[in-house]
Amino acid sequence: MSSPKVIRWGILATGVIAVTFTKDLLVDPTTRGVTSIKHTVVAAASSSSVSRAESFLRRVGAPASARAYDSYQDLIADPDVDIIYIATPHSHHYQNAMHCLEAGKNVLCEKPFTVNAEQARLLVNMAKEKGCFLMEALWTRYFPLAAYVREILSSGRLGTLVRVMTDCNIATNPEKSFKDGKHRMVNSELAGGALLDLGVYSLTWPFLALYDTQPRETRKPPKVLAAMTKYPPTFCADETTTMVLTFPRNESAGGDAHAIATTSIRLETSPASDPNPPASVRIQGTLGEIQLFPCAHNPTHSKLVLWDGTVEEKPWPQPGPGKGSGWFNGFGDSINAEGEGQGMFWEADEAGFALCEGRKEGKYLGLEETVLIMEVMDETRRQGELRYPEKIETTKFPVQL
Ligand SMILES: NC(=O)C1=CN([C@@H]2O[C@H](COP(=O)(O)OP(=O)(O)OC[C@H]3O[C@@H](n4cnc5c(N)ncnc54)[C@H](OP(=O)(O)O)[C@@H]3O)[C@@H](O)[C@H]2O)C=CC1
Ligand SMILES: O=C1OC[C@@H](O)[C@H](O)[C@H]1O
Repeated sequence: MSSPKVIRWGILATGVIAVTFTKDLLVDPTTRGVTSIKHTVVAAASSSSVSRAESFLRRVGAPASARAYDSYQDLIADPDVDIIYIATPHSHHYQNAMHCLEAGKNVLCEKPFTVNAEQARLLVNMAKEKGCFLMEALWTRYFPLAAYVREILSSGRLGTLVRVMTDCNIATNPEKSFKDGKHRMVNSELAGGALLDLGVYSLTWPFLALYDTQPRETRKPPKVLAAMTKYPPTFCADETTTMVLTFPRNESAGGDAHAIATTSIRLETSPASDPNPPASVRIQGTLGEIQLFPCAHNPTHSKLVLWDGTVEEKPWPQPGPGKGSGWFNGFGDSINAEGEGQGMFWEADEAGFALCEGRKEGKYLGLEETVLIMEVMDETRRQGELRYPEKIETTKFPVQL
């Protein structure tokens, strides 16, 4: 057996998700059956200080040789970095990713990919021009559970797909949790709001079910009807957004299919006190449906319910070395024992496989679809009259943010 190819990562920004992602990255891939690649962290950069980058590297357990930078540009210039993971707020993705691509670096960029579709298109063009790999870090697409859902859809067991309903929320009291309005969830300067942060997951499942299953040559973008309520203290970010999508399909494929995609920073999808929490995702066909629990961004339980009486429930625990008892979802399934990771390694593996195979985009969320989902969010914001400050909507590059 040949030795695994080592993927050398650079981590751009050191906030909350950078820590989770990088810890997951460093979980031994053989614990999830991956033997062809290994991940290592060769450097991290913090725009705040070198000591922040140093403590980040210690905290995530990076090799002692990993370099700490106090500038993103220095990280981008590091010749030992194969791929850069971008973990800045939404507002910064376009500028950060463009800097990386211009320098010929491969990129895995956190969701949402950019602030708007035009920025996304320009990144895709630059990646093509430079021959770089580029992928939106929509981790959910790479879960084994997502592979199972794709399998159920292609098996035909649900019959003709008719409708998808998805709901993705974080239950907060925003006035309390985000009191000063500076938090990235509500700050318009950082492209905050429910839609870009969480709505992107609500759109994930309709696209996976109703777009990816159609022939590439003939599939068409959905029509969008949107309603949006703004976060009251500032009215500069959306608090609750609802999208009704119509996916055009030929009569022979069952005619148009519908999706209702909802998101809110105030509401809860599965109230902890509810003994029978509702599904956050329902993919419905003429012969039955598949339901996912508890949340659309990180579902850990599936239920297939067919009209013939079949009910198949499955837990989707996060794998790994396994220590401690970790968290449990509402069904009593262990979803994350301490040290097992949070499921962010599957997207990292996909990026690693792509680098080995010479692919330039992710397998289960290609760049054309990433851009299209940004277009749907643009249209939703247009109907909801939500525009962010010009300096973060702009396609000008470089712009100092
Ligand atoms: N996949 C998932 O499950 C999740 C994804 N995310 C996504 O990850 C990204 C980052 O989110 P998260 O880690 O929660 O955010 P944080 O605010 O915790 O971290 C963002 C980091 O970006 C850097 N940064 C650079 N400029 C700014 C600025 N002007 N304001 C704030 N931070 C800045 C900072 O790092 P430094 O000082 O080191 O430069 C900061 O620590 C977002 O795109 C978000 O949607 C977030 C949570 C979960
Ligand atoms: O991507 C995300 O998923 C988990 C949420 O809690 C977080 O707010 C969001 O950014």
